[in-house]
Amino acid sequence: MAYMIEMEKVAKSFGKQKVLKDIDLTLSRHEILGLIGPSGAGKSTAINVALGVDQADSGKAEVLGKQMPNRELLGDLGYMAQSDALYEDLTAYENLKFFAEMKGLAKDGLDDEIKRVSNIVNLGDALYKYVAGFSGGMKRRLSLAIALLGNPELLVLDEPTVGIDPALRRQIWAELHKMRDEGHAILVTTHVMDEAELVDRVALLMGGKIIANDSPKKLEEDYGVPTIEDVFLKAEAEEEKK
Ligand SMILES: Nc1ncnc2c1ncn2[C@@H]1O[C@H](COP(=O)(O)OP(=O)(O)OP(=O)(O)O)[C@@H](O)[C@H]1O
Repeated sequence: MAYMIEMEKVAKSFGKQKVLKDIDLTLSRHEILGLIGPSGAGKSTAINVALGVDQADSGKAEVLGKQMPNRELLGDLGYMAQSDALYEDLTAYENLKFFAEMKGLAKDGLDDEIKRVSNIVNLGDALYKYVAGFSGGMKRRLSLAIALLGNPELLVLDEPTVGIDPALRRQIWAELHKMRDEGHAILVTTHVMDEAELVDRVALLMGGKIIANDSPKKLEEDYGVPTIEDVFLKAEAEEEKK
C-alpha cells in the first residue's frame, strides 16, 4: 500500500549543523504517528522537508507518492504549522473562508464546513470576532480548524494543542481518533507526553536520528518503563552518555 508520507534516508543540515541524519519515516492511512523529541531535535524540520517547505540535502521525501510542494495535493493536506499564520485584521470566519478558497473548496456548503470545523475546536462563539483580539490558545484552535477544512486525507499538525485547555484537548483527540478510524493519516508532534500515549506509533527523534519507532505499549515494554514520558527520559539519558 502506498504511504501517505514516506521519508527515506533524509538528511538535512543548516550550515554545519546536521539536523537530520538519514532518517526513515513512514505514515499510512488509518494511523496516527506521534513525532516526539527534545526541543531543537528537528521535528519541525522533518515536517518541513516532507511538505517541501525545506529541501532535503539528500534522500527521498514524498507525500502521497509525490514530491512536495505539489499544488494538486493541497486539497488532500491539512497542515498546521508551529507558529500561527493568521490574518489578525480579519475575523475567524474570514480567515477560514480565505483558506478554504486557497484550498479550492467548493463555495457550495462552505458555511456549513466552516461551522463544522469551528465547532470541533469550540470556536463557534468567536467566529465573527477579529483574530487580533484572540488569545494564544484561540489562535491555535483557529489554525487547527483551518487544517481540518475540507476533511483532508492527510493531517500534519505541529504542536496542535499548545495553550489548549484539557477538556478541549480531549475533544480534539477524540476527533483525531475518529478521523484515523475513518482512514485518514495523521502526523502530530507534541511536547505533551500523555498525548504521546494516544497515538498509534511513536517515532522518537534524538541526535538527528529516529532512535525508536513503535507503538507506545511496545516502547514502554522495550524500555521497561510505564509511560512514554519515562521512555523519553530513559532514551535521552542513554543518548547523553554517547
Ligand atoms: N531555517 C533554519 N536555519 C537555520 N537553522 C535552523 C532553521 N530551522 C531550524 N534550524 C535549526 O535546526 C534545529 C532543529 O529545529 P526544529 O525547529 O526542527 O526542532 P524541533 O524539534 O521542531 O524543536 P521544538 O520542539 O523546539 O519546536 C534547531 O537547532 C534549529 O535552530
